[in-house]
Amino acid sequence: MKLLEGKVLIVTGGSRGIGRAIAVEAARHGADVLINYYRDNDAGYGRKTAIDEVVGEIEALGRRVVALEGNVADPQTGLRLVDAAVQAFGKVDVLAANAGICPFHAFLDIPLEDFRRTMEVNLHGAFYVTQAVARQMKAQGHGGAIVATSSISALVGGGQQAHYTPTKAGVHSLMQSCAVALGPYGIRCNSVMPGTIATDLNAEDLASPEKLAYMKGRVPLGRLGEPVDVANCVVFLASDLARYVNGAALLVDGGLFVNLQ
Ligand SMILES: NC(=O)C1=CN([C@@H]2O[C@H](COP(=O)(O)OP(=O)(O)OC[C@H]3O[C@@H](n4cnc5c(N)ncnc54)[C@H](OP(=O)(O)O)[C@@H]3O)[C@@H](O)[C@H]2O)C=CC1
Ligand SMILES: C[C@H](O)[C@@H]1OC(=O)[C@H](O)[C@@H]1O
Repeated sequence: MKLLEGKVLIVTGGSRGIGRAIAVEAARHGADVLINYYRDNDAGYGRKTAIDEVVGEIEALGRRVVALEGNVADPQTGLRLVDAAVQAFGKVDVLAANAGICPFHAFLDIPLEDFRRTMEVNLHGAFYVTQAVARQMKAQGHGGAIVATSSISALVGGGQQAHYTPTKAGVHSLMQSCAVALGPYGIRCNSVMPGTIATDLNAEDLASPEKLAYMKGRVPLGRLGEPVDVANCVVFLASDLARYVNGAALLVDGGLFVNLQ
């Protein structure tokens, strides 16, 4: 069953990791997709970049796709994403506010610049893009769905993440308030809270076999998450199957959060 047939989805941070999986799974479920990314890497002469690859994958699924570079921490980026989606596809039905960074640092050593940048990309960026898309959805007059990528880190701490976990709690709170503010327009706002998902974001942190084994051991299902595990839940929350779900936060963590002992 295709859950997003005829829908138009914007995803931020869609060139890699969880955002990429959201873009591909949404397309598999029938959506046309506008993908935001920031600084894609040049893979070298004759080789495709990450954004080229995901665009190709979506085209192969028979869906329309547009890629737009932009820093979500810039308030103009949200406006540009909406304009581009409307120009290409005529409307916006779904936003996956996903872009995020997590430069690991011990609390006592966090450089001020990394603290500011993490706040600006993860929290301010989610705010700007959500507001721009919500204005467009309200003007369209037929509702919509916004799903933000929060984290299990909204609920628990991390010794190397004191500049990061507050942004994820903020994104969770942003979706709760938006659910209240936008519900009257038929715009549902929810978040997913991934546990530890193997992506570039934590590749360095999990490079040590001991840390990797420890993190896997903390998960009752016995493995780290894959980006598609999160993307499937975003598709569900964006779809009409979740038409009465508003202001919710869905843990996607293999049971990590509830595992005290
Ligand atoms: N991996 C995990 O275990 C977890 C991740 N999360 C959250 O999931 C989200 C995605 O993370 P993940 O897929 O792991 O990370 P990745 O590093 O794999 O991907 C991050 C994506 O965000 C984009 N991006 C980075 N900075 C910006 C910016 N300023 N503006 C626009 N796009 C930007 C990147 O673009 P480019 O490639 O061009 O740099 C890339 O597409 C984040 O919000 C993260 O906090 C939550 C819980 C767990
Ligand atoms: C990047 C981390 O491994 C990841 O990010 C999160 O939000 C999770 O809580 C993990 O700590």
